[in-house]
Amino acid sequence: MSNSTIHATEARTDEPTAGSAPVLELTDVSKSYGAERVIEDLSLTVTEGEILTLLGPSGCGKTTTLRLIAGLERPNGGRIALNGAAVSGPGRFVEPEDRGIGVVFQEFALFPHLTAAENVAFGLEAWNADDREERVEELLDLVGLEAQGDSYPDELSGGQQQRVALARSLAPEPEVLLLDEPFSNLDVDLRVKMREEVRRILKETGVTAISVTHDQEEAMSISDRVAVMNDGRIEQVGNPEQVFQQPESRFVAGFLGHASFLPGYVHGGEVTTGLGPVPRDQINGLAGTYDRTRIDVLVRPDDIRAIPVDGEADGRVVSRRYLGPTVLYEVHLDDDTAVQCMHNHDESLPLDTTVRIELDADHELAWFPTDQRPLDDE
Ligand SMILES: Nc1ncnc2c1ncn2[C@@H]1O[C@H](COP(=O)(O)OP(=O)(O)OP(=O)(O)O)[C@@H](O)[C@H]1O
Repeated sequence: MSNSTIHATEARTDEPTAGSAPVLELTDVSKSYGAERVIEDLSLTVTEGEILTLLGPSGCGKTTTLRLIAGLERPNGGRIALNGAAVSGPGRFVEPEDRGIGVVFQEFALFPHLTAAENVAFGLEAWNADDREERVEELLDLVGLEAQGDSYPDELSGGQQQRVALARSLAPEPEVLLLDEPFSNLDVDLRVKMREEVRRILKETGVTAISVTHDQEEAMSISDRVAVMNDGRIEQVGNPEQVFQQPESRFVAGFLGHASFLPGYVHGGEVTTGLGPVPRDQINGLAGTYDRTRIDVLVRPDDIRAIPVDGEADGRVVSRRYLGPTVLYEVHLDDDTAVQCMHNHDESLPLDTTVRIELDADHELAWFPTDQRPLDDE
């Protein structure tokens, strides 16, 4: 990763994957409600058959972006194109029903007085009866509900209702499928199972899909690429590994899992930190011109281990949080900074334990600038 890409914090246009056709393109899209600008010059390209998730905290503008794509909101500026043709832009606005976009809503929105099969058939009224029947059968089969076609929504479990909602949205063969927090109405176990199931179904149909969530684990498990949003802008777009391991901003680093920022000073082949010297080549993109510079090194809990010691220590355990099979510790270092590390619960460390911190030499670390000016020797 080049250094210039690490630190871009403004909204960026991502590049479509080579060889795959862009299906949906948003260019400098903005949206305000009254004086409040909630989407700011947002640009994004989604390619054919891709599953992209808009991920970000509550209120960052995910649902508004989805509604702009669906045509349920009009942007104040910018352009939205489907298969190269503008559906929204200067002097042009295609109505939602004419966009060929399907939407799966959070609450599934099934018709309670219609059976599963009738719900799936709902958007196919223009089809002839034989084709419609065949399509409904095909879709119920795809979502594993071939035996439940005659059941009403209240006779189905939450997971089954979600499958019907998905089948109904996919039945008219949309160009793009939008999924608004699709798992939030399911209990935790079912949510995890349905993520895999929904990904399988989407991939089997080859539909281009955009999903919205504030749950980073869900985004990671369902998506080909994740667009991390903050305050109406996209901070980074990349595959799940990229956004987790090579975050381009502190916000992305902090939003996707536990992040500690360790102050460091680059000098020669090493970076001096509260954990001792870290080899400079263990830190991604730090080669070249950054000598005698203060930086913050991003440390994830799995990058380090805390070893209890009686003698010389790096710091002490100040908090511990049980997360089921693992425990998350916060260790205060002697230079007054803090790092988080994760151990299995059978390697328990009591509060106040003095520890030495061992950094895994095989883990490549990311970094962020604090002050780019060279300093005098310290
Ligand atoms: N119809 C509206 N009128 C006025 N403000 C709105 C409207 N819809 C959304 N907003 C505001 O726009 C901002 C973005 O809202 P949006 O629902 O897109 O966020 P979100 O990221 O989807 O949040 P959540 O995860 O909580 O659903 C918020 O500040 C919200 O209050």
